[in-house]
Amino acid sequence: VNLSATFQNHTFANPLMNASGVHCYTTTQLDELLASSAGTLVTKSATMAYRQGNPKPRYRSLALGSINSMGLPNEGLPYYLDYVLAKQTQADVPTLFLSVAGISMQEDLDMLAQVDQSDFNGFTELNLSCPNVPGKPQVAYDFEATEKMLDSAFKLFHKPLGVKLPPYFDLAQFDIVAKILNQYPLAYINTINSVGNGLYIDVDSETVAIKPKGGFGGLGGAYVLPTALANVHAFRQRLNDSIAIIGTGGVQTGADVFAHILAGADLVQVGTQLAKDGPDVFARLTQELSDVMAQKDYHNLSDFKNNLKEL
Ligand SMILES: O=C(O)c1[nH]c(=O)[nH]c(=O)c1Cl
Repeated sequence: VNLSATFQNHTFANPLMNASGVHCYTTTQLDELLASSAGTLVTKSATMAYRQGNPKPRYRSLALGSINSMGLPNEGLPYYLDYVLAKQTQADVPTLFLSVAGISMQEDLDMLAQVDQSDFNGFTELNLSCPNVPGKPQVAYDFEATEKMLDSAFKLFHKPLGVKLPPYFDLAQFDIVAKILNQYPLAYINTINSVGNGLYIDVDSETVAIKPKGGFGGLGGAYVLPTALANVHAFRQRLNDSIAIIGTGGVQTGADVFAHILAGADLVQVGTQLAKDGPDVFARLTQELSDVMAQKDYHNLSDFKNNLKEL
């Protein structure tokens, strides 16, 4: 069984990587991802400067997934840009992903300009879907703002660019958003981000689970797998073939990775399960994916990618 994944003319040993925001805040964590069986990595979404983020507890692992309202804590763009620039010169390091999430459109543009002027040779991910900055609605739920953002971004950014999208829940919205995205030379979309503003309640203590926003936070894990698969498949059916898809959301097993690829994903990210199990999760998931493929007599990802059958 061959797990190698091609993605916009780059090849990875396998289709698995972390989701931004999980195990990717520090160079120590990022190095642990590189040392793991993951095919590549993405850095925590950066703002221009260091950001403390929301008060703790701001992440909780739950039986069926996770809830978070981190509030974009990060070391600042220079920290992550330095990391990927240093790593990309080393042999045996795969093409890397750098995530940016400005608090404003201007901050996004300033960061994209800085990356564009650098020697970074990997993929830049513009996060349009952070649900946890109080007072800042998700850009990607505002279709006009999304169009304006992408217009401005592609005027100044000349390297491969992807966007991180929130989940959509309405077929008409898939049509509208895909129509907007197809206007741009995007390298990829990454779908989904956490399902925004869920509320976990602990009945014994009669309290919420996290401190920020009265307990409201983005959901991940098993809770969101069907939503993630729907968004991957809906966009695969609507986007130009030139736009690749990273599938994110709800991956716990190799079968879940298989399902994301069957739905049309070219790469697959792991968040909540990585937070629970640590980087060893990638050794398990690659083995399980390989086992599922072998049982079905598939030898390459292309044997079943985007091959979901209807009834
Ligand atoms: O609160 C966060 O930092 C956060 N949390 C998420 O679940 N998705 C995001 O894109 C971000 Cl930026």
